[in-house]
Amino acid sequence: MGNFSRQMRLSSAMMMSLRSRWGAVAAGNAGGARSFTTTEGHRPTIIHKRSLDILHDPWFNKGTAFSMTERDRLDLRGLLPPNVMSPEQQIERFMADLKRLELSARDGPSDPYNLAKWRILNRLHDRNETMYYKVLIDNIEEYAPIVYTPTVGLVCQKYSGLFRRPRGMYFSAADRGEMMSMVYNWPSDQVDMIVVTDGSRILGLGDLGVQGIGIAIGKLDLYVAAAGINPQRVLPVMIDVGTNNEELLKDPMYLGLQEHRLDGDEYIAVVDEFMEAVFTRWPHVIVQFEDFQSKWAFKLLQRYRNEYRMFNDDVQGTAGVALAGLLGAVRAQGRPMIDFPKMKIVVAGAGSAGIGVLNAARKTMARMLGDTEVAFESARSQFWVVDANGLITEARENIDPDARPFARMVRETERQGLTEGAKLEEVVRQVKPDVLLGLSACGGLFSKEVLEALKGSTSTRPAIFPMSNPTKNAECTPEEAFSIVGDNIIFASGSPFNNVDLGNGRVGHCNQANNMFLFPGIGLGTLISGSKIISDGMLQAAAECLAAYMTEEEVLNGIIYPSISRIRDITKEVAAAVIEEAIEEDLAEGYREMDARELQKLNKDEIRAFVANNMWSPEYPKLVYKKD
Ligand SMILES: NC(=O)c1ccc[n+]([C@@H]2O[C@H](COP(=O)([O-])OP(=O)(O)OC[C@H]3O[C@@H](n4cnc5c(N)ncnc54)[C@H](O)[C@@H]3O)[C@@H](O)[C@H]2O)c1
Ligand SMILES: O=C(O)C[C@H](O)C(=O)O
Ligand SMILES: [Mg+2]
Repeated sequence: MGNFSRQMRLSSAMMMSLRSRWGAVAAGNAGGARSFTTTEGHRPTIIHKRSLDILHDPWFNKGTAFSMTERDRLDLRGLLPPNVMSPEQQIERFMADLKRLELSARDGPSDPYNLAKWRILNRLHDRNETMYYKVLIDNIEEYAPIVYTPTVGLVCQKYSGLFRRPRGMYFSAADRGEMMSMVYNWPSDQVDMIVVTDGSRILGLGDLGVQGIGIAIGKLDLYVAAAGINPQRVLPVMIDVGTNNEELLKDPMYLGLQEHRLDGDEYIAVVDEFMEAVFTRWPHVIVQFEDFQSKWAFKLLQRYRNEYRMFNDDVQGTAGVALAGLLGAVRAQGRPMIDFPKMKIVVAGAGSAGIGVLNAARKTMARMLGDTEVAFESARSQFWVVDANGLITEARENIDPDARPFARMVRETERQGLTEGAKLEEVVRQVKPDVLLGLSACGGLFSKEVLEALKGSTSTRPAIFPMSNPTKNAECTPEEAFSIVGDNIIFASGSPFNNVDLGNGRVGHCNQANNMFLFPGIGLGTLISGSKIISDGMLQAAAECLAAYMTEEEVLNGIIYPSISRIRDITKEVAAAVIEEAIEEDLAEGYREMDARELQKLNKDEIRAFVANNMWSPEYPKLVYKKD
């Protein structure tokens, strides 16, 4: 990481006239180590409940791990089997049960089998949060694909049947005028993170209406597991404004409003009311918008981003993750960073995710080229965008305004032997791109023909990023990419795939290019910097941090993203980078005992320690009863 980090920062300073944040922060600190807030989990927790109410409360429940003295203190004696177990024994017993499923599955992982795992984990989540998160954190590689992408997609599709105990809050179109009081029905006085969806575009599965709550729950699981956000302070939210999914409208089991989606001003009024309500009750909360159809994703982002602590994960988180991957692809070719603006990039998909990536990549190229209007204009020519109607050119009728800046000029397109609406395969054949990136939600789009065409790439190591989710929506599999295009490619997909055996002990590395590597750190960094908004600079700092995280050796081996087993560590780094940038931009107002002035005095290592000390870990606190 050292060399690249330096190279990146130096080149950033030269080419992008980026902030001098490391220097400024370090200079502000003259002292040595500092002590920060008390580590989460070590202070006793005062509760106002006793007896069965505690066992039924997943936030406090420890099940068989309640000690005898605690059982006496909290009137639990006789309500539990007498054998007191250690947290380790509890996990062992639970895992044995979970693994038994695996042993009895003959045909390897399948959808129903993953769904069964989700059910078992969800039941644990319902009865003991601490234990649930310990299982998740300690086995993140194995169970992130269950509680998060891809299985969470299946869970959302089947949510009406799977629903048992409610989790999170639902604000519906029928609640207009009531939200400001409804928000007080949530039991927690402190909420740090909200993930909200309107269910209109869940992964690549379309409009799933109220069932989309599953994605908000899954994202918040990662906030707890990766960023150490306290699970008592997260809130999944569904804004149910109806659905345009005809099947759900007819389904007698459907749990949401069975009417067509609100649109226009009425829709905005509902979201406005929700935002006002949650920020009134929890002024310091951060709201992550998730899986809104592109039509609203950009509009809502523009509407709220300068007023509230919010961001759109699909637009901004994905952009940063893709940007880190694109920079990784330049490095993996053994080329200097300064070559990024020379990359030819074909993007399939011009929705919220695709446009977000295009804007971020173009801006970064422009900065590297001197940050002038001319540079910004010329960077545009590095991108070819193909949507459901083919190549987007200026000849496109009713062009989407968000895609317009990336429409190719007609004359220039003709010179390349391409026309408006040209098929992806043709575009790849003529352009010979360095990168083929998919955010189309169209499974198999990178067909044999498209991948064959990519063999003509002028790059020494073409990069293939089928980023759509869940697995069946991936534009291609790693097997297809490595077998057709060749061993010397860089591969990164949105959902997890196994590495490919290339024979003779060689491995075709399958990276996961998923916004999970950024959103937890963006949220945590924003929370504990106390920044009022989430600026472009903070997002850029997060992306650069991810790009710089991999070592030179890893990158040359085709490993451009960390493995998910390192997600807690990368999240810590990302959060620290976000905080430094917030300080640099004078946005940081501090958190708890650490006020803005104290924060400004911290050096880089102290900021990391500050982050680590504010991360929740799944350990049982001592419970002490106090009468209300
Ligand atoms: N890996 C990640 O971190 C990540 C992040 C965000 C979104 N995604 C995935 O990206 C996908 C798209 O998300 P979105 O919000 O942009 O969706 P969207 O519905 O807003 O956009 C989809 C785009 O794909 C285009 N498209 C459809 N069929 C196509 C085809 N045959 N050829 C080329 N383009 C085609 C559409 O015209 C549209 O422009 C989803 O599958 C989502 O799960 C992945
Ligand atoms: O949810 C994910 O896995 C990534 C992304 O937010 C998506 O919408 O696909
Ligand atoms: Mg999403």
